[in-house]
Amino acid sequence: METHFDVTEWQPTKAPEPGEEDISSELPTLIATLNDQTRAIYRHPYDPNGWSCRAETLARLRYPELAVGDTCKAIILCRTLLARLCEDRRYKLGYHMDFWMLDETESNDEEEDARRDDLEQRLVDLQADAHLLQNENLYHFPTFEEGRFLQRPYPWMEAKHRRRDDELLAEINDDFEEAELKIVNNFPKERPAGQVSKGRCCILKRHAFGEMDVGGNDSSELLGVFAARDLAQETVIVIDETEAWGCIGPGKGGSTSNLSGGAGCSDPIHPNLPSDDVSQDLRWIRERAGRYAAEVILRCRFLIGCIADDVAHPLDHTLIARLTPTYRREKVRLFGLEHDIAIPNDCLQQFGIDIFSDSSYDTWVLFTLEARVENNSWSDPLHSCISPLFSLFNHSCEPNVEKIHTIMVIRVTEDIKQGEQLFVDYDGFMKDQPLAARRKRMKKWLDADCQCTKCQRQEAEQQATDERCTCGCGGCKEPGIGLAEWDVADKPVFPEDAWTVRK
Ligand SMILES: C[S@@+](CC[C@H](N)C(=O)[O-])C[C@H]1O[C@@H](n2cnc3c(N)ncnc32)[C@H](O)[C@@H]1O
Repeated sequence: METHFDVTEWQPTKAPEPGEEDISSELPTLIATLNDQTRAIYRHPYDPNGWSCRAETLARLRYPELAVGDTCKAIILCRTLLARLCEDRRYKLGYHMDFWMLDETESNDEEEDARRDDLEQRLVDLQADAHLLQNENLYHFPTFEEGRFLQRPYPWMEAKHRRRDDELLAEINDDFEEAELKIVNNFPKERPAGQVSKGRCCILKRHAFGEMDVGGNDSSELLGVFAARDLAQETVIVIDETEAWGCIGPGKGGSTSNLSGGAGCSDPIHPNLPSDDVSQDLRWIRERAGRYAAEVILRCRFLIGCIADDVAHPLDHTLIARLTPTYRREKVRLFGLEHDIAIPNDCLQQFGIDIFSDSSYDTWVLFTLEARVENNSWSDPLHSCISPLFSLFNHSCEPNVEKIHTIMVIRVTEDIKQGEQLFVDYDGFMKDQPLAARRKRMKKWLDADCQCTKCQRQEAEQQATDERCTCGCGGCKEPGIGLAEWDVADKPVFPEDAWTVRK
């Protein structure tokens, strides 16, 4: 946020509301102020005033979730400073609240007392103002501490964090190679002894749906997994183990009913891993996050992974850099003060991150991570999980790949030729639904209409039917069935296709 960005890149996350003030003429000044205030925070990260001022600018720039994140930090700092002042009145606060000094000289100096009272009053006022600003940006306050926002890419995000470079693709393709070795070692029936592995099964490529941009997304950024060799039906192609998962946790008082009404996870060590030590206990998150526990823990696991791997920036981490978000144009969503801001920050602190001075874990990074994780996770009633290879498969309403085990064993469901794209089904309940219903549902994951062959084919059929209706001949034109350039398979005939042909 410290670097300048052009006003044309500004994409506010607050949805426009009727009668709202037009701030376009103010934008250049607001952007410059944001840059200056961010630099001031870098210089004096423990000064609550810095966070509070930037929160105001972020609110003006229409980023409610980030304004709430900054007010949160201002409030924590005020609370801590006030507690310290009350604890021992001999403490003096150093330059820009950056350090404390213990004044051991006995002084009854009235001037000193007045100075201290003044500081105390300023902190109380600052805390109250930060609370006010926070509540103004929480749409559902006071019933819930939730705000409304649109997920958007932040304009100050560095170019290298927006794209996946060839180096990353090569790294992921190495992971596919390793996945093949796991199959050789763990599935002796799959690759019988003596049979030399024919090399990796899958390869990640750009332009998954051809050279045309899809839904405004650059086609070179649309990745897809393709068959690296011919694959016979039921071949296991990937074992995708991961530690990035969260569980819903038990209900109140440890019951097996969780807060969303289903059976809770009562595994006593979850969501901790057997390798975690006592200081890494995450069970407090499932208590605090309630029905959001699985997703919140999953995101926290990513943050912990970045800390453990000591990456320069979380968005550099290979498991985060590979994930693509979906910024649905008009979809207004809710963010929660507790589960999107407070809990991840507390988790970062538990793992030794100074959330005030370490700008790589700023609130915008948490929301960027959230958008990516949300678009790529899969869940069952108890868990939410990211499998780093499975998440790269695109969706088709006539998939040729399925997962057969929750530890993520993936196999093909039909014979596949080398070079064909491999697809999973993002929603197992929808494939028999009509086109319009499927497309509506798929909007949850896709920026654009689903590009799979089945949807394209049915769209063409629908158009042809419409054309027949206008000329009134009852069928002068054959439905235009064309395979997309990225799909070379002969597709099976579906019951609904047969019905169309008979008709
Ligand atoms: C889980 S990721 C799959 C990998 C992704 N293509 C990538 O480049 O990283 C889901 C995203 O892939 C794209 N996608 C997947 N299936 C699609 C489909 N059938 N039609 C259009 N876009 C699709 C959408 O952008 C979606 O948000």
